[in-house]
Amino acid sequence: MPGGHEELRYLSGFGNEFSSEDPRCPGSLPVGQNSPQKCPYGLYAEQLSGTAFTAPRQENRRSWLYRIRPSAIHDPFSPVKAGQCQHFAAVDWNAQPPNPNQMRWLPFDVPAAATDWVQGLRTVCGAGDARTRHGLAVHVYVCNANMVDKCFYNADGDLLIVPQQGTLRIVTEFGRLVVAPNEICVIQQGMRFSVAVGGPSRGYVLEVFDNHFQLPDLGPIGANGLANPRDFLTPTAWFEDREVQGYTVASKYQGHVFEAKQGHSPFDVVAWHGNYVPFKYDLAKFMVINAVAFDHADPSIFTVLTCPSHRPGTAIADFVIFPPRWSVQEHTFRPPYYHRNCMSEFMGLILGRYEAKEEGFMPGGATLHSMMTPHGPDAQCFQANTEAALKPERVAEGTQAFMFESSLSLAVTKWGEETCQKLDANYYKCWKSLRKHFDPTKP
Ligand SMILES: O=C(O)Cc1cc(O)ccc1O
Ligand SMILES: [Fe+2]
Repeated sequence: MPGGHEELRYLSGFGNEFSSEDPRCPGSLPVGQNSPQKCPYGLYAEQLSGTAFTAPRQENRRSWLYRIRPSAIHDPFSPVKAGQCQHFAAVDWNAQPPNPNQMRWLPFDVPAAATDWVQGLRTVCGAGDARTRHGLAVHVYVCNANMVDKCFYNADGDLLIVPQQGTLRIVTEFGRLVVAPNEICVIQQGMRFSVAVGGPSRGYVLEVFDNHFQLPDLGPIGANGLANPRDFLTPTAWFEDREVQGYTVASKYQGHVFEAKQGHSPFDVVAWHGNYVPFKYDLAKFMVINAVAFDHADPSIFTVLTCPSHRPGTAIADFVIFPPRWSVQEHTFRPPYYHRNCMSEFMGLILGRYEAKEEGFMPGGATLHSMMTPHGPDAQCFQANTEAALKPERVAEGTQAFMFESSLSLAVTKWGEETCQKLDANYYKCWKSLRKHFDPTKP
């Protein structure tokens, strides 16, 4: 990894106007204007827009990059060869017949053959369309090799990356990020990045087409809590001035993967400023709020980030976690309640076990409970928790489950249903042994 990632410095905050210069070139950021006739050090100025020019000020996102060469210098893009990235970015959600069943996947396999992060992306489910900028896709990645002289950008939307196994070392145009399991990062539309791994690596990706991720409103919680803005970390400027024969720029555009060649590293940004930036967040920093008297609070209380739709309070996708915490509710069935939801719930497990399903849902696996598909604790969980003494208890210790919850109805891909061969046909049985306890003589 060029330059290494040790002792990286980050900028703290969410949605800030940041600025950063690579310390090797002091004064590389123009002062008082964005487009000087000649930029310091002979750099080119380039704007990266993350919202319409005219978006309201509060939502407006853009950054100015001062780089050795403009991004426009590359050969034409062509579609990647058949066989590469074939399970990624299915655009036709109608390819499989709809399937409303409860779904659970065993951990997805990391291939034995050398596979880089982009080649290792597989699309599991999703809805909507990148062209009309409405919808989302859930992908997993399974890889073991570095992206060598290769970067990727997504023209279709933003990527929220959740490593489950293996630390990702990511070079972006804005600088370098190290993202370990139990951390997440967001790389937004158009940002070029390259991923290096230390061995077999696996994780989840939430792609949203509509909007950028925001922190949820806190309402009566007040000014602090859940994911606090200062715990979001943005990289500091870092560049390499590297001529490379046949550097590959891969992209996803309208749901298809393309590649173009260029003669230099795209990580040639010496300085930048703006509020359209990649960031990472350590899930251990989440300030957990929950019921402290009785009843089970809805999991929206654990929302880290949300990508809103135009309907108030209704997300294209929420990123929700189930972190270690105290459980203290009295006269309460404490695990998740049985429910049917007008939203779609895709869950993954980063570490440990999930409280509602002690068995079968494993780290690196997943579940999907689609719209109005009934689900809840398995028989074992129900039994144990209706009998348990309700003392204060640590729950989910050493574990981290998460949910991508969406107001859209998700289609599952052929890879998700068939090709991956991880769909657990026995999942429905975890509720079959729930017994009838009803006794009309005992109120
Ligand atoms: O289904 C799940 O396991 C996720 C979930 C957790 C919870 O505490 C309440 C509702 C819910 O959908
Ligand atoms: Fe649920």
